[in-house]
Amino acid sequence: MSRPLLELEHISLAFKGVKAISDIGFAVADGEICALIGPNGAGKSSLLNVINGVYRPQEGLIRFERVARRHMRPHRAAELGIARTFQNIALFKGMSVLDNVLTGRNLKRRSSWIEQAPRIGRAAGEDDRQRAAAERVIEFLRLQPWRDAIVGRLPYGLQKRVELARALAAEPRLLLLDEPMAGMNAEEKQAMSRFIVETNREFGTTVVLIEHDIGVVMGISDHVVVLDYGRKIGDGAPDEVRRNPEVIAAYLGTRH
Ligand SMILES: Nc1ncnc2c1ncn2[C@@H]1O[C@H](COP(=O)(O)OP(=O)(O)OP(=O)(O)O)[C@@H](O)[C@H]1O
Repeated sequence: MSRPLLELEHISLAFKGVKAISDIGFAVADGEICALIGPNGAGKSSLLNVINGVYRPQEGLIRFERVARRHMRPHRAAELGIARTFQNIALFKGMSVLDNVLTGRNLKRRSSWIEQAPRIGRAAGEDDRQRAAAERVIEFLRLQPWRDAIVGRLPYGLQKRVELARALAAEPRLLLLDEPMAGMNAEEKQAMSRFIVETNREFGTTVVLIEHDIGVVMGISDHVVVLDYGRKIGDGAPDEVRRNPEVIAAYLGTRH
């Protein structure tokens, strides 16, 4: 494996005594696409929430760019280059596509809030730079026809793409995608898969994604981690994981 960007070591998380994640560890190499799969309630979303600081694990360490931490606040994770999309789209539905993508640039603003408020000095030029960066992301994800459309009025598949655009606008090192293809038809899934792969290739963005469609997972991932009841039961290349008897049993339900 090339240099790891993210390493999880012995992560355990419980909610009021109920274990959601039990002693999970794995490494995500810099530049790879890693899929997190497993049956409903396996702990996948909780693990993403541990990585970007929404949940504080009771045990374990998260090593990002070789710095080990028990926990960091979500804002700090974002500053370090960890961006996230959500299972239930979390966009400003009454705002345009462009304005939503611009919110992803917030951490990239260099002028102070004092300069931004009356739009003086550096802030005016800064606005132009932020807008140009947002426009580049919109173009990259082929969202130009909808740049001024109100997000809440767009079809679901396009809203998912706007959410990806907002995350990319932050120029993340690590992109966490929670079911980016949920609820999509085959054509939309194919388009989203292509955008994820293009992002990874073009910008070298490391991706950790949760996905239920095994065909998609096997097609785009370099590495697959399988969770079941909060435990890790598989970890390796897609082909290797596909042959793992414990994974097969979990998916075919022979143990459930
Ligand atoms: N905030 C919370 N409070 C209490 N229990 C929670 C909380 N979040 C998750 N859980 C529990 O932790 C376990 C793991 O849930 P999680 O959502 O991480 O699973 P998942 O693999 O993402 O499932 P799905 O595929 O259905 O989204 C479940 O038993 C869930 O009920």
